[in-house]
Amino acid sequence: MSSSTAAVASVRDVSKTYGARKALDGVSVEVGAGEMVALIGPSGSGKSTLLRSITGLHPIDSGGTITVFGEVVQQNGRVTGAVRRARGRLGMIFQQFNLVGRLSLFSNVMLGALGRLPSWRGLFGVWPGADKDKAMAALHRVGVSEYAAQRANTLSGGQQQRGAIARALVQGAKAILADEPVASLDPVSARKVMELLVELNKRDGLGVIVTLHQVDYAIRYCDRVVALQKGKVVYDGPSTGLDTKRLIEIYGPEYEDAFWEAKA
Ligand SMILES: Nc1ncnc2c1ncn2[C@@H]1O[C@H](COP(=O)(O)OP(=O)(O)OP(=O)(O)O)[C@@H](O)[C@H]1O
Repeated sequence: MSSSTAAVASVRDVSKTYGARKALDGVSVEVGAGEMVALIGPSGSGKSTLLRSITGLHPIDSGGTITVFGEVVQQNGRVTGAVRRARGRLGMIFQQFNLVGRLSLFSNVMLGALGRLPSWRGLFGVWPGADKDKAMAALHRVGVSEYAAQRANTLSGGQQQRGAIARALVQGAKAILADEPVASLDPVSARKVMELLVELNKRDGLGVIVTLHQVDYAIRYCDRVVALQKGKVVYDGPSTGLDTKRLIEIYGPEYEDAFWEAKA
């Protein structure tokens, strides 16, 4: 199977133990190429641990297997050599944007190309023209090209997050793994970032796995939802299937607290 048609991630019987606590407990889930899936669940249910396990940042317990675009990245409690290639194909987006504040937005986006460049070029700001064009095209694509020369720490949260997505595009990511990408944003910026992820998914065919605290955003922007509770998958299906009964099963009786904007 070619990497373009293989599943973004295939997670089979994965557990992750910290001391006496099971952050993930027998999780199996597959996200197909071109799918957009929301990962929801109460605080501490294992959402970030699952994303980080897929990228090989957290070695999982022995017994489970994780493949990314058809290549095994974790097996027998070990992260395999294929993880580097997998990381190149997965663009990671974080709540706190993870841009270098004192560098321009443009330089930050160029860092996405660093994996393919000799390090002295990056250090001295000598970028090949084709990469520069690619970076500007990516900034344009996410709607922040007019801020290219501005230092990242002077940009709004929404602009920084869109810059982080541009960096993932320049990196050549085939899928985006976003860990609470809108948690630090105001609702207007949050909606724009979610709409951008949807557009990259629908128009460019990028797979998207996004953890969200806000159930309303999961329902509005993602066709499929995977819900975790205490490290186990308690729901995997269409977001339209998240009725009140399901939400109480996932979040308990205070489930309305998991809605960001007013519940219709
Ligand atoms: N490095 C670590 N060491 C010890 N325990 C950890 C570590 N990372 C996560 N945990 C524990 O694993 C469980 C799952 O944490 P995780 O961050 O994956 O949850 P989450 O669903 O992403 O939570 P939140 O929505 O609050 O970000 C929690 O009980 C957490 O305390």
